[in-house]
Amino acid sequence: MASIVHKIADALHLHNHDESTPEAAVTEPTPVKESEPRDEAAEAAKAAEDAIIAAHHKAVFDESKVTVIFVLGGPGAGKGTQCANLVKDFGFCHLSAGDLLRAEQNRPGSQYGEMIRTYIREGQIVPMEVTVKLLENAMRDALNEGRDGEGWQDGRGRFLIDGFPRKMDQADMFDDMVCKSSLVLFFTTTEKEMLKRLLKRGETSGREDDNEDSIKKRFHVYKEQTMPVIEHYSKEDKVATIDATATIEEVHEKAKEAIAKLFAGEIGRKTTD
Ligand SMILES: Nc1ncnc2c1ncn2[C@@H]1O[C@H](COP(=O)(O)OP(=O)(O)OP(=O)(O)O)[C@@H](O)[C@H]1O
Ligand SMILES: O=c1ccn([C@@H]2O[C@H](COP(=O)(O)O)[C@@H](O)[C@H]2O)c(=O)[nH]1
Repeated sequence: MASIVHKIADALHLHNHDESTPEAAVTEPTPVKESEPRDEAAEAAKAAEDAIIAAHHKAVFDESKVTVIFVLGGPGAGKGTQCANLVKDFGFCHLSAGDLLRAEQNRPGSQYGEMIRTYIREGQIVPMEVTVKLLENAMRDALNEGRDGEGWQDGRGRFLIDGFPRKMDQADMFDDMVCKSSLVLFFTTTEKEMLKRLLKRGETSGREDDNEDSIKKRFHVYKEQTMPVIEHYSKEDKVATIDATATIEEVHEKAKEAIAKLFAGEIGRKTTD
């Protein structure tokens, strides 16, 4: 077990830099009695999360300067389409977790390539450490680019994080260790409509998961694992729900209104914008 944890932490450069206690960054799972069933994957994930907490101590980005909006909704609801429009309206940096994972999957020499391919084809959620690190790196790159325009002065930045968090562990890890999110834009429509849109997109997208078998698995994971994330943020009054059944332009108008309300301090968690 220790070797799995160390491998993850090593690969992501997460160990503490205190050479005298090299083991300190990695929490070993609590030993269990012989007779108790063990969930080794959960133990490894928890230990890796603890290692990351120990390495980071606090969130990487200043939540008073960086605005993070999560964009959620079922597969094919139109998240990517709407993000592209909102980038033009508000100068967001649009980061799609799925796109970042596909880029890592195809990066020559990536040690995660095959693992990511399998998870995506099966519609499963890639272990959070990989996705959170990819997002953190992409955010840092954008902030270091020295962008100009509204919301990007004096170390500030604004991000639409599309298709993330898909699972509660990712949500907690990102909010605690990368940056506290301000709002969730939640696009809803029927499964029938999403299936129709995805099968149409699959005619040209080249995506390995735009086929009926993968789509059904993605719907299942969405209901089981992502809906609890929406419920969690709803309890914090951070969800703006938008009916995505309408035309792209109508949905865009509603999404634009929600973002304007966030920046006006009427909904969500206000940053400095
Ligand atoms: N309001 C809409 N009406 C009709 N078609 C739409 C609408 N919004 C998006 N589409 C189309 O549906 C398909 C899926 O949209 P999009 O890629 O934006 O979804 P997504 O939620 O990002 O999907 P995924 O989660 O699979 O990445 C695309 O082909 C897009 O052009
Ligand atoms: O946080 C995430 C986001 C995505 N995935 C995997 O990628 C695919 C495709 O995601 P899209 O948002 O539809 O591009 C998704 O089904 C997951 O397998 C992930 O693991 N974690």
